[in-house]
Amino acid sequence: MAYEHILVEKKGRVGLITLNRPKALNALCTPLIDELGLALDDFESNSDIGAIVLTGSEKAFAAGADIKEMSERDFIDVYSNDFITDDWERVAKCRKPVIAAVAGYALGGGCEMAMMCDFIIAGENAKFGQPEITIGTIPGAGGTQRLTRAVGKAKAMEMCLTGRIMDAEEAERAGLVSRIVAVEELLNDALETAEKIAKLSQPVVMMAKESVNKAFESSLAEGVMFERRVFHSTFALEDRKEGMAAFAEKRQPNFQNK
Ligand SMILES: CC(C)=CC(=O)SCCNC(=O)CCNC(=O)[C@H](O)C(C)(C)COP(=O)(O)OP(=O)(O)OC[C@H]1O[C@@H](n2cnc3c(N)ncnc32)[C@H](O)[C@@H]1OP(=O)(O)O
Repeated sequence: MAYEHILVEKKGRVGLITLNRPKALNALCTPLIDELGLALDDFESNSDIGAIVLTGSEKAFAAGADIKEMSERDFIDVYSNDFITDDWERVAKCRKPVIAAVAGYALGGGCEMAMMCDFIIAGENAKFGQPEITIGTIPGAGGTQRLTRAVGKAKAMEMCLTGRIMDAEEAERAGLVSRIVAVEELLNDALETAEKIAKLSQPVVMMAKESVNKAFESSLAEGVMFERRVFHSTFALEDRKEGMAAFAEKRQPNFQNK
C-alpha cells in the first residue's frame, strides 16, 4: 500500500509509523488520519508484529490538527459529521502496544495523538501543549481528559486555558512521558523498547495493557477485581507455564503466543 502522508516500515517484530508531512510540521489532516488508520489495521492483523512505534520528525511529532483544513468548517458541518471522528481514536483503540516517540512539537491534536499511545518516550527537545484556546477553540481529540488524567488538574487547566507549552523535563516530572532520551537516540530507544515488548507473550501483553487502561475507567475496587480475573486467566495459557518454567530452569522463555 502506498502512503502519502506517513512512512510505514517493519523493523523486526515492530511496526514503525512515521508521520511525514515535514512542510506542515506533520499537521494532522484528514488523509493522514485515514492512512494512519489503515497502517494500524495492517499491523494489528499481522501476527508477526508485536508492538508499534509512532513517531514524527526531529522538529515535530505533530503540530496539531490541520488548522488550514479546519478553518473553513462551520458548526453544522463539524457537528453533523462528528468531527473529530472515531478515526482519530484509532490509536487509542489499538490492542497491540503503541509507543509514541516524540521529538519537537506535540501540540493540540499532536499532543492528543501522543497521549492516545500507551506511553511516550520523549526526546530532549520535546514540547507538549494544548494551544487550541489561542486559536479560539478547545481540544477536541481528548486533550482535556487525557492530559488531566496524566498531569493532574492544575497543570492541565493552566495548559488548556493559556496554551502554555511544557518542555520534556516538566513533562517527565509531571508523569506525561515515561522517559527522556537524547533526540538522536530517540527512535532506536523506542524501537528497542518495542522489540522487548514484542518478544513477550502477546496475549499476556494485551492483558496487561487492558488491565492498566481499566484504571482510567473504573473504581479502584472494580479495577483490582478486573486485574485479578485477568491474572487468573493467564493461568490458562501455555506461555504462563513456559515463562515460570524458564525462570525455574534458568533459561530464556520461548513464548508461543498461546
Ligand atoms: C485536534 C484539534 C481539535 C485541534 C488542534 O490540534 S488545533 C491546532 C493546535 N496547534 C497549534 O495551534 C500549533 C500551530 N503551529 C504553530 O504554532 C507553529 O507552527 C509552531 C509553534 C508549532 C512552529 O512554529 P515555526 O515558526 O517553527 O513554524 P511555522 O512557520 O509556524 O510552521 C511551518 C509550516 O507548518 C505549518 N503548520 C504548523 N502547524 C500547523 C497546523 N497545526 N496546521 C496546519 N499547518 C500548520 C505552517 O503553517 C507553516 O506552513 P506555511 O509556511 O506553508 O504556512
